Amino acid sequence: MPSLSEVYRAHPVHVHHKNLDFNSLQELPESYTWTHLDDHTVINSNNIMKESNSSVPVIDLNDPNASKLIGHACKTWGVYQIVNHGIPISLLDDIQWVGQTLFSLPPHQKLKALRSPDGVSGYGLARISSFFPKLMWSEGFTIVGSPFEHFRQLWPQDYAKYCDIVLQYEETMKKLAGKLMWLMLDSLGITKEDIKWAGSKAQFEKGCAAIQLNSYPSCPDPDRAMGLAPHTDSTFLTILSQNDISGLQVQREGIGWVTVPPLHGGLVVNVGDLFHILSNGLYPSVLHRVLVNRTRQRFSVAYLYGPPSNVEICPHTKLVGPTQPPLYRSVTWNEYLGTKAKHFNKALSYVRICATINGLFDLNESTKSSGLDRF
Ligand SMILES: O=C(O)CCC(=O)C(=O)O
Ligand SMILES: [Fe+2]
Repeated sequence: MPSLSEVYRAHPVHVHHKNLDFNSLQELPESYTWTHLDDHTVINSNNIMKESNSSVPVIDLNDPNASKLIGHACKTWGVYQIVNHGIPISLLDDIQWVGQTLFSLPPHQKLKALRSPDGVSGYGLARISSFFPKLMWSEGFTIVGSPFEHFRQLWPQDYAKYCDIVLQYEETMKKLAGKLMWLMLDSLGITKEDIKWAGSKAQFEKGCAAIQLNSYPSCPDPDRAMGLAPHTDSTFLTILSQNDISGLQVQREGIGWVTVPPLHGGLVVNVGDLFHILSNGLYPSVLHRVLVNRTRQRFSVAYLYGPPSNVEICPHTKLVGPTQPPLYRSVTWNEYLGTKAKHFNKALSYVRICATINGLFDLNESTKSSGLDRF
């Protein structure tokens, strides 16, 4: 089975690492100026609208109804926040500290750990940058597998303490991701007997993951800049820890962009493209973006979780029937990442199928421009 790093290497995305010294820029350069930010009218669930249907649901994992609440949140929002998740605040603080320390290094030091052109791990601009004509006001560091080599470049003396935190974070988040998977599957009526590849202990031991550290420096002209452009994650689910600076927004159909307010100790969980496929379209993979701020630097840590790279993911048989035809063909994560690397936010439509009286056909083979494309 190919590792996640090999999968990414097989599907390179070419990003030109231009100027990453944000502190040296007193004005927003033309190359960072987004002209289509006319939809800045945003619902900030912190202060404008208080109705529950206008803010991302917050779910207490100790609530006996957690699975039901999560199901409702996934169906209506494709995203929710969790509290009482069992991850110690000290570990969340530690991983934020790794990100803050890393991004505070001088630019020439960070460039020692630059992501290679066909690699996934390391420092650099967001991989999605290649799909947009303008640059994003952010920098990232991706960890797949061991961070040892890169961390040794960044911190020759004390890399071990940073590695230890990452390993501990990975281990802890993997367990939480497995727990969330079952809560989400349970909300769809899918039981442990129904998912064979979850492993003998049904803990998704072979699931693959990446950790993405993000930094959004303060910006001289935030209204015309973009921290991270709109995208969906290619994962089953993503668990995000954000510091106390807002910036993350999710798109809610019929409402627009909604800010996900930082919640101390809380974690944001996004439905990703692969869970959308598994749920036969019942749970939308949430379109999200990040805006930036004039005075405060924002940090986030995303735990991107998916299946073993060569397991076939398809709409679950329990969610398919005469009145509910499968909306997607089966894909491995490996194959899906290749489709995403080529077609980005249109990738889902490339694995979509359509039922007709003549049976099923591959939507993309028949009608290249589909009205069914979500984005
Ligand atoms: O920084 C955030 O809040 C979101 C990050 C994100 O969407 C990602 O890393 O995929
Ligand atoms: Fe994301």
